[in-house]
Amino acid sequence: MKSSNTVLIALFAALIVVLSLIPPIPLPAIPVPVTLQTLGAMLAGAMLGPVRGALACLLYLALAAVGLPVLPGGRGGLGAFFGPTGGFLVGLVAGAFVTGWLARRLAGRAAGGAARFAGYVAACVVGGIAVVYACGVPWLAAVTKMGFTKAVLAVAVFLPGDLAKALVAAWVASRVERVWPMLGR
Ligand SMILES: O=C(O)CCCC[C@@H]1SC[C@@H]2NC(=O)N[C@@H]21
Repeated sequence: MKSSNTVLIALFAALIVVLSLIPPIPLPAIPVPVTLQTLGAMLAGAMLGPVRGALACLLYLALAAVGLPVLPGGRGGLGAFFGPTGGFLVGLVAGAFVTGWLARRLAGRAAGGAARFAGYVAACVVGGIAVVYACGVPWLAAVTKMGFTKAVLAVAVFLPGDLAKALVAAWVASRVERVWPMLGR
């Protein structure tokens, strides 16, 4: 792998750490807080593409797994992966990959700024929300034994915030692409 790619992967892993350290918002009904991790995964996928975006998330998770306090609330260690939010953590890698894959197809081929922005939004919504939830919800349901339907209803509370993050990530990615078109290649 080229050293510039290694640097970009490390930079985006660091960005996800910084976003994670912004204090999480705990919720009364479920043991899953509001965090900015999905914003980091969307940015990594949309701006670096599928492979490097997923690798940035994987590096972030590796730092957490070895015990560094990089998860929201200053948590770290393997135990986090076996708790109620473990599926969301794993989902960040898959989410960044799908975001990047779709971004290349939808935004990369779009003619015009509005179409490109719409392509990024769609990529972030599918990858950064649908895929992350698809990994996180069954895991949450299994670990808490709350049942799948209840878990689906419970995580709906995150949708408005995560949709806002998708808009922010899409806006940033489309602006950066204008000045640095090779970043995503
Ligand atoms: O640090 C962890 O243990 C993972 C937290 C996962 C939070 C999930 S990600 C999708 C959804 N959107 C949020 O803002 N919070 C949850």
